[in-house]
Amino acid sequence: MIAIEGVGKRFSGRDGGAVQALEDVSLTVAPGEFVAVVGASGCGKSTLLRLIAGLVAPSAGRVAIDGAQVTGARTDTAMVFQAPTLLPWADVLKNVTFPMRLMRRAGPGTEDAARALLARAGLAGFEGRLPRELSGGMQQRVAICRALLQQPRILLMDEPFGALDALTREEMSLELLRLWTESPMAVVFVTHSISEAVLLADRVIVMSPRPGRVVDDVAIPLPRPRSFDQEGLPAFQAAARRIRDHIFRGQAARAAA
Ligand SMILES: Nc1ncnc2c1ncn2[C@@H]1O[C@H](COP(=O)(O)OP(=O)(O)OP(=O)(O)O)[C@@H](O)[C@H]1O
Repeated sequence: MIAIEGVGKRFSGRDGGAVQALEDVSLTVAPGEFVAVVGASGCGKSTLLRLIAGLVAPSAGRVAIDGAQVTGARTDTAMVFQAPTLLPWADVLKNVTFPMRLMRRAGPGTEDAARALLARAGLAGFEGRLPRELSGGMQQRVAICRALLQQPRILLMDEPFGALDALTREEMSLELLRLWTESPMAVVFVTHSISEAVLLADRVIVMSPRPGRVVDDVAIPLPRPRSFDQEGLPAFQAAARRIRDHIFRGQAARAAA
């Protein structure tokens, strides 16, 4: 469904210098697959998501969805950014329904669906609040609800739980898995947490330090539904160790250079 073929991305700086963020990245994601991406800070994970979302264009190679080259934002793709990016003047319910209204996809059931999602995210009773009246973690949960309400075929998530406290993060991870099982969408999920990647994903893509390349593609053979109890299983630990080894090897190589 998503095909990334030999993609490179080079950014030109204002000072005339250039940054090679990604180099020769190839990767496919099947419909309904949950793929996590891990790698050192600055290795191009967010750039990879923005390329899939059509928010930036590759400098080399090609990104295609269902065989068609991605040339801009698509209505079947939703993205959750590291920061919640809510409309400050709109209440929680209006924020969650905003993209649906913008795309003229809002119908009679949209508000009810939004309220149901907010309730599942622990935000029942906050529908009429403004973003500034919520904590950072609550705002991020609103942003996640906003993406899920669109029932996207492709959900791109850039460290979506980074701003959440550990407990809420665990709850939201399992809730995301439940929602994904109910309406399967392809998910590409960027995280710094190896255990979060293994817990959630069918496959974990490991990237090298900048310029980011794919150094491993680790299948996670754990049964679903997933739970935190699985963290003790040998298959969980073997996958986590394999990913960690790649990341530390990359960091050690960078330190020695
Ligand atoms: N718009 C831009 N203009 C110039 N350089 C950019 C731009 N966006 C990203 N970069 C550079 O590209 C590299 C990769 O950035 P990116 O945000 O994709 O990394 P990341 O792996 O998501 O990092 P982190 O884990 O810290 O969020 C970095 O060196 C960054 O400075």
